[in-house]
Amino acid sequence: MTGGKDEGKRAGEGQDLAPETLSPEQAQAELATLAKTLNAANLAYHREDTPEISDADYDRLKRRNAALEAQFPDLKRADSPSDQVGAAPADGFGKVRHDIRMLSLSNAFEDGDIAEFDQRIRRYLNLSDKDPLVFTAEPKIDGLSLSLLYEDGELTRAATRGDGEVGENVTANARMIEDIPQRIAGAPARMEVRGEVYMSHADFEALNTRQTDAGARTFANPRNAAAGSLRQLDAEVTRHRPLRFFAYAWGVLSDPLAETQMKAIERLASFGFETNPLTRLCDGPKEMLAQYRLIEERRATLGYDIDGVVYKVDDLALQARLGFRATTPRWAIAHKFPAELAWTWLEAIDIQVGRTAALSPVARLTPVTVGGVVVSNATLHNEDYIAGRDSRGAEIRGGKDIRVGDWVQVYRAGDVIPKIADVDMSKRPDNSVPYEFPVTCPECGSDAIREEGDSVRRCAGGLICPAQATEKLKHFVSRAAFDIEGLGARQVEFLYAMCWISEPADIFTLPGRDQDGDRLTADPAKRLAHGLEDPERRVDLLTGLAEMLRTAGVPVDDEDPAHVVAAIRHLAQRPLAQIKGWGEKSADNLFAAIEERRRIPLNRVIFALGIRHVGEVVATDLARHFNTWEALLTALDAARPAQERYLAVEAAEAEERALAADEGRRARVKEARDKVWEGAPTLEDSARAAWADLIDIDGIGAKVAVSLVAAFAQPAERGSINRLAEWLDIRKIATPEASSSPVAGKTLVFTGTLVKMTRPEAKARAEALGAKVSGSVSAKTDLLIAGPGAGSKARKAADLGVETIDEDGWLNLIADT
Ligand SMILES: NC(=O)c1ccc[n+]([C@@H]2O[C@H](COP(=O)([O-])OP(=O)(O)OC[C@H]3O[C@@H](n4cnc5c(N)ncnc54)[C@H](O)[C@@H]3O)[C@@H](O)[C@H]2O)c1
Ligand SMILES: [Zn+2]
Repeated sequence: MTGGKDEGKRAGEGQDLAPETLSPEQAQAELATLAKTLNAANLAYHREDTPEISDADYDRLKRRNAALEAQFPDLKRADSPSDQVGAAPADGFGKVRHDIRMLSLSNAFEDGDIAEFDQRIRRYLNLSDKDPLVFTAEPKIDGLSLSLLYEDGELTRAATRGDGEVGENVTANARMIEDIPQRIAGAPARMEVRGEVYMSHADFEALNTRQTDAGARTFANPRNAAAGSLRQLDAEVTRHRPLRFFAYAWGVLSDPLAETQMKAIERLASFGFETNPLTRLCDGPKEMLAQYRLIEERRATLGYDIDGVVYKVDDLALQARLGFRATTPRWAIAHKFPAELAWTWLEAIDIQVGRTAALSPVARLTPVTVGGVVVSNATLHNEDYIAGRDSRGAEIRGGKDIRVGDWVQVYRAGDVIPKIADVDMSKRPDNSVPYEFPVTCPECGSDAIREEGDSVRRCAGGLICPAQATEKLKHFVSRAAFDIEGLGARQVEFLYAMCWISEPADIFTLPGRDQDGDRLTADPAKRLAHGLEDPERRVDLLTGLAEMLRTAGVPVDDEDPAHVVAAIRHLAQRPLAQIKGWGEKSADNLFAAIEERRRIPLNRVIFALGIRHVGEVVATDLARHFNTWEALLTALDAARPAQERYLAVEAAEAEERALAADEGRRARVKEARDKVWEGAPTLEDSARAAWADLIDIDGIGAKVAVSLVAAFAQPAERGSINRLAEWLDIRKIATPEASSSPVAGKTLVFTGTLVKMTRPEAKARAEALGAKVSGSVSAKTDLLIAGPGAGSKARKAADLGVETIDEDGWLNLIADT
């Protein structure tokens, strides 16, 4: 960590000395150090969204600070961390002064603290132990708080907490969040709703993958990702970050919402806000702790991070009497979960190869329990991360590198893949050596190349790399791509091992499909050949294939390549229905499911190809722009010379930057670059135009275009794409403007079970007709399509007066379009 951390540690370790044994001079010095450390941590956490110390360390130091201040009230500093909430707004944002301050919460860490909280309140209110005192208990969402001002039902302003007094104006950004209603009915004329913006685990992982692919910074945890995504100067960035919002509090109100906390929350829900379903009323500490246990149990499966449980006095009249301390309300407390940290040995670093050919290092750990879950793996991101640097080249973990044999601190946030938070250098073995990141692919032996400006190293093996090929195939059949029922990751691995499929087109020629369909798509011997050159690789390859065969019920001797190859060949001659684990019925179903997907919208095809930087959104943008497969191919081919030119200029410019110091060489490079642009052969106007057209598409820039053109230009890949296209009937997706459907421009929500089409299909259909499909019902919802088993969403829609129809009604509605 940074210097701040080390000072923090020293200050923290001063805990050995009880406050009352310190001299005032010692206390003063420690308070100064604590103020410095905590203020720096606050800035890093709240302003930069990149914490430099763990939350547990932060909380510990803050408690230490409070303990010293209690012992030496005279020494309390003017800039005491105890009096501060968050951090002042960052430059660049407009500032918003909160009419009612946005505060922090005091913390409880032990069960006993809860009874004490109850007692404290009773004393303050002069209540006896017999008087009823009801609390709400709800999850403490680990995101960042947001204030939303509604005037006459219109969202007019959104602001972050900032330092509690002045926050950042993020109105444009908040408008991009689906959970936040733009307009509400039946609310007080002036109403400030407060709550938490957060990111789900799934969205967080997907975002980090996208960031890694794009060579951009990744986020340490969902909270930082949410904060970093909301606090964007360009709201367009926020639009592409899937943020969510729970409402749980309020500020300014022209009329009260209700008489109790719980009823007020219900009112917020009735306006169309998401409120947390785990909110309960508790009759005293015993029930509060029971709810704490329950929420703690649910924690791992919620799909988003929570870091504790918040208890609030339910009666709002009592809340008003209790009021506030400097930075916290007296009527609420946050009961924090124990830190999800643990120390263990790092036994090995394995490299996994993914669809985009990235080599991802994974730490294999001596299993250890972290926050109730046994952890044996942790992600290591890339070679810089292992070396102690982040994606911008700045030091992380104080520049400590990670080595095999290290004693490491594992950090886990909810469900999210664990990370290495720290390395104990004192336990590092004397003979330890820095980890050497492989420069060849461990799966296929090809060179692993790290390109200028890329944080990851990628296998250059392309389709000969079994890891890349299977990952590409898995992506191809995934939900948002071809979504073939009965063909998941496991089946793909098996079919690949059988050499039945090595590229997407093979899926349409599986043996047993037709009378004559016993085609063997790839010769196992050929696949082995590459690996066989390398004796070490060969063993791995054979073991892998033999393992697959054993799963299929065919025992083989993995010492003997000829035997493995022969066994695969033999098995592959049989139709799928005769292979163990498939059977007539499931093979038939699979074939039917495959057949059904031959007719497919263009955006899915583009997405399914698994091209770097081309996710669902980009694929849809492309499909809308080009309309047909043929138009897309023509455009990409036409743009190819311009793309090559663009890359050449980029390379020359990079070199120029690298040589910035050396005048003479720079001039030569500049000359070379000018030649690239001006020298013969000149670019055809058509190429220039095609390239310009491509990078002008909303949401597509040069980076996406480079990768897209390259994917279609590379002969092997293009061959594979063409073979696939032969099998498909690729459909246009309707442009929303052109759609005359009654659902065009409407916001729809699907709930319950659909019988006649799957949810993803219904969604695609609706979107093709120009509708927007949302996951939750709010005041913005125009139409709810509710199948059997519809629950809270249907009730909410009824409350809000949202029109609701069933699946048949939906099919009728879209029948003519
Ligand atoms: N690692 C670091 O360097 C660092 C630095 C500063 C702060 N922190 C972390 O942040 C915490 C302090 O930050 P804080 O001032 O935001 O306090 P807090 O997170 O402990 O509690 C207050 C916040 O809880 C949130 N909250 C979530 N669910 C809520 C609910 N249901 N009801 C009410 N509020 C809810 C609100 O945003 C509120 O502002 C520390 O405990 C620490 O873990 C860490
Ligand atoms: Zn490879």
